[in-house]
Amino acid sequence: MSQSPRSPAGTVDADEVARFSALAAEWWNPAGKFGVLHKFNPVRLDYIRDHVCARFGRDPSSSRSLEGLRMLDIGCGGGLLSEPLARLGAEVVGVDPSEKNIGTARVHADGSGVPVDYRCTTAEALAQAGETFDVVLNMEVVEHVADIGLFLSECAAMVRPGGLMFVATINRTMKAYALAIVGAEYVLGWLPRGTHQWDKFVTPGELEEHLAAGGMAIADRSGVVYSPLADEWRLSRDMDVNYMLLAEKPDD
Ligand SMILES: C[S@@+](CC[C@H](N)C(=O)[O-])C[C@H]1O[C@@H](n2cnc3c(N)ncnc32)[C@H](O)[C@@H]1O
Ligand SMILES: [Mg+2]
Repeated sequence: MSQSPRSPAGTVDADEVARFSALAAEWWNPAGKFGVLHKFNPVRLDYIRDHVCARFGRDPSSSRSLEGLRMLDIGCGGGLLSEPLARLGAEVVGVDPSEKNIGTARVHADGSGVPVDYRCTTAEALAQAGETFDVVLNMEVVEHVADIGLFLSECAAMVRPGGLMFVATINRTMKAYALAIVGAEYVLGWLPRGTHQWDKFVTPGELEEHLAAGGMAIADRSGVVYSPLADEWRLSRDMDVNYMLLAEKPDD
């Protein structure tokens, strides 16, 4: 049997997934190993909601502002974003290659009474099945995949014409090495050691090239920085470390 020309190896790096699976019980503990993601949640949820509402003509102040929009949260982990987006009315498909993560996500969503369609699968399998979405979220995932070009092209293929893709990741700068690896993993202990490899960080320019290759046009760029006084993350023009890109697929 011939191998798929699209994906002889696929997007999954088994060591990366094993690292997250080992921590699967920690997802919903705000003081645990994923505490930084909990801290990211207010700023990234506002960013996602506001841009999605602007694109699809919704009222961002409505409690069901995302009603009926089909959203893919790829690399959803324990569902820290899937759940609040589903509460706003989105039809969320949460996908992760880790069975353990999906198990944690399902148990939590059931306990909260929030409907999320969690699946243990990959971007390439979903794209192959012809799934499409109004919005695809890639939040803190691209720096953990085996083949970022393949991963983003499979994700872009699932965005409907007129739809959006969000990507949040870490820039490949010396400042990111100092803050996101030495600072966060070794000095402050915010993240387990070995969470990130500097050479898998990606510059905004590289990300934009991958997105453009997938037919996506950049619509917004924003840095995300930590404010120690407020103990919260905020949007910023500084994209040297953490940042988000928003891309849209032109209408047919
Ligand atoms: C840092 S966590 C981010 C979780 C979630 N997106 C959030 O921001 O709260 C990265 C997640 O990506 C998943 N992951 C790793 N490799 C992946 C791949 N090739 N495709 C999809 N998800 C992947 C991991 O299992 C993990 O749950
Ligand atoms: Mg990360």
